Amino acid sequence: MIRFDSVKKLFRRHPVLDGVTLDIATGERIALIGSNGAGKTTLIRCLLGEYTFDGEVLVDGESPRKQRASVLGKIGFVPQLPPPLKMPVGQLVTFAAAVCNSDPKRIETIGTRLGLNIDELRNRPFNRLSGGMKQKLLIAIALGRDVKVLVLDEPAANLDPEARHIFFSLLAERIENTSMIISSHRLDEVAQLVNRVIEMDMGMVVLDDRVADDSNLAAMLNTKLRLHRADDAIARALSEWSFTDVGEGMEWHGLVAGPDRLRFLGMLSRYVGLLKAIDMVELDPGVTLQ
Ligand SMILES: Nc1ncnc2c1ncn2[C@@H]1O[C@H](COP(=O)(O)OP(=O)(O)OP(=O)(O)O)[C@@H](O)[C@H]1O
Repeated sequence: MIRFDSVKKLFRRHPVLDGVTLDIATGERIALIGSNGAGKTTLIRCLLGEYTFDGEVLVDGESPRKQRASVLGKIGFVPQLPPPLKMPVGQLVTFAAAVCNSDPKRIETIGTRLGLNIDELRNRPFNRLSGGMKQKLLIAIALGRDVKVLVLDEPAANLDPEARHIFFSLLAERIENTSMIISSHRLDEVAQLVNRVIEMDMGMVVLDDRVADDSNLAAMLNTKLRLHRADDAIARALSEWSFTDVGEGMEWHGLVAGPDRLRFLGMLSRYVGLLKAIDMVELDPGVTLQ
């Protein structure tokens, strides 16, 4: 589906991509990880045809430089930094749908699922939205059409846990017939979304591993915590995860999205001395708690 063959990119004579060769098949979900400056965004920009480079990139047999419109028609892209657009939200949705040959309603439906009130935002300039709202809208635009490749650059960084769960479910709906490249600094943010991990360092691929992917992206974990004592800081953190206090600040219940379990445990590790018991049980598909 996607082929990078000996891709080299120099900036001011300095190699930023130093001979990257990769084949990515349909159905593969890649975590593209690496420290700041490793070359992840540059690789993505080459895939999108934004840069010239040495070597070859092909998407479904087509070159992003020579057949740019056709290649971009196959790729849904959520950038790391939202573009500084002043266009009102309603106009942006209509414009994006027209460019991508999609239906604005489809984009709006996904935006609504992610928690955006599109009608309320319709006349608001895009650059006046909060970081999370911008990200939700960019995700809705990328997912609001049929694509063969999804490229997501730190896509869930600004989303609250509820929106993250919906985002994971939206990805789960696309799993069969899409290749995904999800770029992140942190493997624990994306580990459970993917079945292959590619790590870059100094413009080179330094690790390329298949990983088990039996975790269901749409799974939910019924989670119960008991604490030694009530504490304001952990109470605030758990409230951000929409947990309910069922025992005077010492017992908390809530739901954690399956792919977010490491992130949740990472948050809990800050309060490890307060924890008396943790119980996390994956709900059977289709089961919802009242
Ligand atoms: N337009 C540019 N002009 C000059 N140098 C650039 C340009 N874009 C990126 N670089 C340099 O290329 C290197 C790789 O940058 P890139 O943005 O691809 O890394 P990254 O892995 O995406 O990092 P991050 O995780 O910080 O986003 C860095 O040293 C960066 O300074």
